[in-house]
Amino acid sequence: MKVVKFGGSSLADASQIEKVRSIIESDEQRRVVVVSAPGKRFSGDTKVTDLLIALGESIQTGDMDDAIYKQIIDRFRTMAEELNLPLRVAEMVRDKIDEAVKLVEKSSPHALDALKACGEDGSALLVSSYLHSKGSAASYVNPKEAGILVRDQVGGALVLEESFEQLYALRNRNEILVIPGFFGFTPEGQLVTFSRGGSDITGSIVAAGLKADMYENFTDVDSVYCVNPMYVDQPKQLTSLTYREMRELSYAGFSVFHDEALIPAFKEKIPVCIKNTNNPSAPGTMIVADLPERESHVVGIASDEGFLNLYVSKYLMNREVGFGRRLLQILEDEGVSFEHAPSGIDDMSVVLREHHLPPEKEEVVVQRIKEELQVDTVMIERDMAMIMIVGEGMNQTIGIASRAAVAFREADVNIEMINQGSSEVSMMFGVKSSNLSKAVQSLYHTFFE
Ligand SMILES: Nc1ncnc2c1ncn2[C@@H]1O[C@H](COP(=O)(O)OP(=O)(O)O)[C@@H](O)[C@H]1O
Ligand SMILES: N[C@@H](CC(=O)OP(=O)(O)O)C(=O)O
Repeated sequence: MKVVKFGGSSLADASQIEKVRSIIESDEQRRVVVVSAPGKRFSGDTKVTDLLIALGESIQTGDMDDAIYKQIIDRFRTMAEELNLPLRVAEMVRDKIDEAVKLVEKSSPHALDALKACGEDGSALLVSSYLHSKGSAASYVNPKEAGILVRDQVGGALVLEESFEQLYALRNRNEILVIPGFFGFTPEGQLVTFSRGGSDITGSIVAAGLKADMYENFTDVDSVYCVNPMYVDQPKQLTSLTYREMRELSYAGFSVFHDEALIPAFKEKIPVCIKNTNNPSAPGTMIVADLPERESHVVGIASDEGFLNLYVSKYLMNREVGFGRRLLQILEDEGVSFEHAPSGIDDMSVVLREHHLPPEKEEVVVQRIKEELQVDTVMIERDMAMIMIVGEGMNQTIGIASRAAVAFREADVNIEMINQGSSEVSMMFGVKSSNLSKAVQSLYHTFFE
């Protein structure tokens, strides 16, 4: 049995949903389907999830944006009409949106999550009704009914272990099950969404719970490429990757698959295949537990912008027991999470996502570091980008860092920071955002051309 997840680009309009139907019906193993909210139909378009968030925020500021509300309702209505579905399907989607809007108006806790979830919920209603209208036995299954239980963390749910046993019971249902992705329920019945892009996580949880033979993740590219196609035209396609490699690459910027989505599939050793809805006969990329040794030791170069470096120096820092802990404690007290913390003898850098340290928090953090840690320097560098090179064989290969360093030199890019990942399958470089594109291109040239 296969669990199949379709991303927003695969559900953007009625013609995409027709492709989804054909993919599901072409393989009788594809029995459980997880869907995202309708995504972008063209570049410059807005994803339904983003529209729902904007709608929710407008209600919270006391002035509901009617134009956005209409845009959302129209998108679902148009799709339902073009798929020739009975009128009640679009009405059902609208009723659920209206219900969530009321919750936001009443400022109920988790109301924004309930509204965000309407995108996936609407897609699942459309897809299940469409399959049904074309003669397939198919049903909509709400995550509550499926047993997707999560820990309460608004906009960042974490799956609870007991979900997996409950999900297994779905194996007994002899029809195609369509489950909305992106959200689950707390044991008390509260709807909570995963982080953005979280339908990938739902797919993996469902695949693990059902002990599926494969988790297929359908998107809009033929495979995972060794570098984000935004930086390199037609980069090399990856036919296979290990879970560890894909997790590192996703975490560091391969937005094609959510970095948290690998763990459930990995625990059950379920192979994950990334495939293209617009070209389903392409083999895609397989993600598996182990692979025989490969010729190339670097398999991918991931990158992301929007970081800052919090740099702290203090003479004889290395002699001060607990310095690092106290620095990180200040961040923890202020609710700021960090990504990396490379350190030297007398200095330490903490790399953060810029949005985790807005200016008002920055002031408090810097002040506390000065006063409580009595440092010589505390400095914040913004507009940083991180580049990660990844590959299982890297730790036994001499010369990877030196080849990378040459690539940076050839691109005339200064390396602001280097960190060898503790997992030893990755190496991270910090550069100024303005240098990101040329640095990635030079690394691609060095390792893949
Ligand atoms: N290394 C990569 N390989 C393939 N796609 C990538 C990579 N890095 C970023 N992407 C982007 O990820 C996109 C697919 O992910 P996403 O937009 O989340 O799709 P979906 O709508 O299916 O959820 C691709 O269109 C591509 O632009
Ligand atoms: N719709 C949600 C969840 C998701 O997974 O979407 P997509 O599959 O389009 O990345 C989001 O935009 O965050």
